[in-house]
Amino acid sequence: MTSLGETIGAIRPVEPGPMTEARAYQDRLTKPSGSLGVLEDVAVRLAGIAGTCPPPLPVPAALAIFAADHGVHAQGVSPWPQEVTAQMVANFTAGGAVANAFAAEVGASVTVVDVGVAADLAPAPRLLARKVAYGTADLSQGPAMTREQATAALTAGIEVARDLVDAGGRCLVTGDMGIANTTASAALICAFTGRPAAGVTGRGTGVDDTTYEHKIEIVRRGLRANGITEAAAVPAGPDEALRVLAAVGGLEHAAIAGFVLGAAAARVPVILDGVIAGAAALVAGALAPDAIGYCLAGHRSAEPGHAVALAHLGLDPLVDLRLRLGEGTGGLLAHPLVSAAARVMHEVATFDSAGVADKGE
Ligand SMILES: Cc1cc2ncn([C@H]3O[C@H](COP(=O)(O)O)[C@@H](O)[C@H]3O)c2cc1C
Ligand SMILES: O=C(O)c1cccnc1
Repeated sequence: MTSLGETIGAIRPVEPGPMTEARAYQDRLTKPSGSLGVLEDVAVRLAGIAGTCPPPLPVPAALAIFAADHGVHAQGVSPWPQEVTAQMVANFTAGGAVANAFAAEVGASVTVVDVGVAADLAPAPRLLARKVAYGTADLSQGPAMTREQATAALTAGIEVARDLVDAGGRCLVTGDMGIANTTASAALICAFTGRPAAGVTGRGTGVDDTTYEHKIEIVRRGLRANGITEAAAVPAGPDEALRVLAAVGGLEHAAIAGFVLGAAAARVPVILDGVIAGAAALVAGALAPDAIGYCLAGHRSAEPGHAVALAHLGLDPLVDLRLRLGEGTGGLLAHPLVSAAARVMHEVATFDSAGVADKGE
């Protein structure tokens, strides 16, 4: 058992020394200075995360898909039935989802974690049974979770991160599955960024105009029901962050926040997927600000709240393919870029070693 407090206490800022060294080393490689653009920033950050220059290759990648259901589904915020969450878990464990195809493409392992699916799931290979509850309560009526439930889900995420690193994972990737979770994501992003509901709520799996207006209203109702003022101050301190997470978050948001904290404590990079991961990273950052240094934004999803969350965290997305799926799909596709950025630091010759003339002063 690894406690939340211990994990937060173990998180150190990324190391500036190896980052400076990495920046200088980039300039000695046989390419014009700065020519690898954002990939140079990624390599520098990987050096800070590992505390060494050159940074280790972030290979292999390990994806964890955290699955849970949402009481707010009863408000008609998603066109899909709640049973799809459990059915997709079976699809992941059978290897049939998009996340499985993308994981195979980039050589990532897939672990599925039941932190709150509203059904009893049959044991399956690659499925971890960490159910905290059979879904959350309806956030539009009051708190979605108790503090104890939120803490238990955070702890599950921490432990999954630790176990994947112990098993050899050198880059973690976040994934989610939970019908109606874009509603809880919007509520979390509102609460943690102080932005109004209309600017951060998206169409999720694809709601029509009428349902979209209703979804925004449900997000507003959720904030009000939990004493959170729309477009106002953001939670101050870890205690209030935990209260807000429990009030309007989902069990998978809590677990993904824990997963981020676990990666940071283990000094391993974690690639964030879409809007659900963005919302969870806001929670992780409010619990332990230094954890965000270990996060790389895999992509920017089509959900408007995702860009808001990333801007608040100061993270630039690596790719923008207009994905709006979740499961970890966008995070997985970014992994080869992160790996390529590190490989440059190991395999590219310097001007000196290759006998290539540097540009004149
Ligand atoms: C078949 C299917 C596969 C998915 N894989 C991820 N999601 C994504 O859609 C859901 C969130 O959207 P909303 O808030 O609109 O319900 C989450 O489960 C998310 O992971 C899926 C959704 C469906 C239907
Ligand atoms: O941004 C995402 O990851 C996303 C968008 C819509 C539905 N599910 C996930």
